[in-house]
Amino acid sequence: MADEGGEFIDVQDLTKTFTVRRRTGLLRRTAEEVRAVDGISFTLRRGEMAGFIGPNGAGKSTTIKMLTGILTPSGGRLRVAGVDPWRERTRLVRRIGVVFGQRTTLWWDLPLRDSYGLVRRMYRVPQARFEENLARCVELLELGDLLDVPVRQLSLGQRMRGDITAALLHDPDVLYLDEPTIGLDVVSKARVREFLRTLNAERGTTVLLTTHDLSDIEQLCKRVVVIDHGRLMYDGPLAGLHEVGRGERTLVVDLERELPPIEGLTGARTVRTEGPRQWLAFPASASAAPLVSRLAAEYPLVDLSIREPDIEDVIARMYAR
Ligand SMILES: Nc1ncnc2c1ncn2[C@@H]1O[C@H](COP(=O)(O)OP(=O)(O)OP(=O)(O)O)[C@@H](O)[C@H]1O
Repeated sequence: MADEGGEFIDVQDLTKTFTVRRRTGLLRRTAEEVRAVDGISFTLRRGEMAGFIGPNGAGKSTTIKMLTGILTPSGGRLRVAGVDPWRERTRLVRRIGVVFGQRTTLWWDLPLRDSYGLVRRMYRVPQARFEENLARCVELLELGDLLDVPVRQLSLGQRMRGDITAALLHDPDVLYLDEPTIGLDVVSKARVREFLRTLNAERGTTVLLTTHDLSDIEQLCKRVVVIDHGRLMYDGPLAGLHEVGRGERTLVVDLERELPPIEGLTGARTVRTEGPRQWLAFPASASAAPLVSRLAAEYPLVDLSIREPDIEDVIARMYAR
C-alpha cells in the first residue's frame, strides 16, 4: 500500500490563506488576505515522533487542521497514510487520533467509562480490541480509580489522561497532540510523557507534537520542525536546534529592595530589572551554582529561580543569528 512506505505524512509546499474582512470606515469594509501557512514542506516516516513548534500565530493549528481534514489547503500537496485528508476525511478519521490540551473531546457530564463506550460505537471498534486498548491505557495512565467519575469532576491532569485514552481506543496510526502537557503539574507531565514514549515504542504510532514546553520536546522527540509566520524555519535533529537557538538560561533574582542592575558576576549579565526583581542571563551550558553562591554572599537575596529558555526565546535567537 502507498502509505506503508517511507513517508507516512507528506506535506509539499502547503499553503493556506484566509480572507479577513476589516471595517475601514463607517460603511467601508476591505478584504485582506492572511497567509497562515506559506509554502511549507516536510515528511514524517511511519513511527516517527516529531515536535512541531513555533511562536503564537505561526500557523501550527492551521497546519494540523489541514492534516486532519478539517480545513482544505489553498495550495500544495498533502497526504496522510496515503490519503488526501480533505477529500477522504471519513477514511482518514479511523487512522488518526487528536488531542487538544485546551479542549476536551469527552462528554462533560458522563463518567469516563461511558464516554469511552460512545467512542467505541462511533468508531465501531470491536469489543475485544476496545477492552484491550482501554486496559492498556488505564494501566499506563493510572486511570483505574477514575473511570466512574464524571469528566467535570476530574482535575486537568486526570482529564488530559482521559482525553489521550479516548484518542487511542480505535488504534490510530497517527496521533496529533496539541499542547498535551499545558497546565499540568510535574507528576502528570511525567506520566503523560512516559505514556507517549511507551505508545510510540510498543505500537509504532506516528506522533506529531505541538507544544510551547521545550522539555516536552527534549524528552520525547529526536526531530523538530519549526515554523514561524507560516514558513518552515528549521527541520532536523533537536541537537541542531539547540546549537542554533539555545544559548542562555535566566536567573530570576528577588532582592530585599530595588537596587541598580547587578554587575561584575562572571558569565552573567543583567538583562532586565523591575523593582526589586532582576533577570540575569547566563550560558545554558554553565552551572548556576557559583552564580547563586556569589549572589547570596553579596546581595540581600530573598528568592531566586531559574528559567529555562522557551520556544519564543529559541526562535528569537535563531533570528538573531
Ligand atoms: N479562521 C481564520 N480566519 C482568519 N485568520 C485565521 C484563521 N485561523 C487562523 N488565522 C490566522 O492565521 C495565523 C496562524 O494561526 P494558527 O492558529 O495556525 O497559529 P498557531 O501557530 O497555532 O498559534 P498558537 O500557538 O497561538 O495556537 C494567525 O495569524 C491567525 O490569526
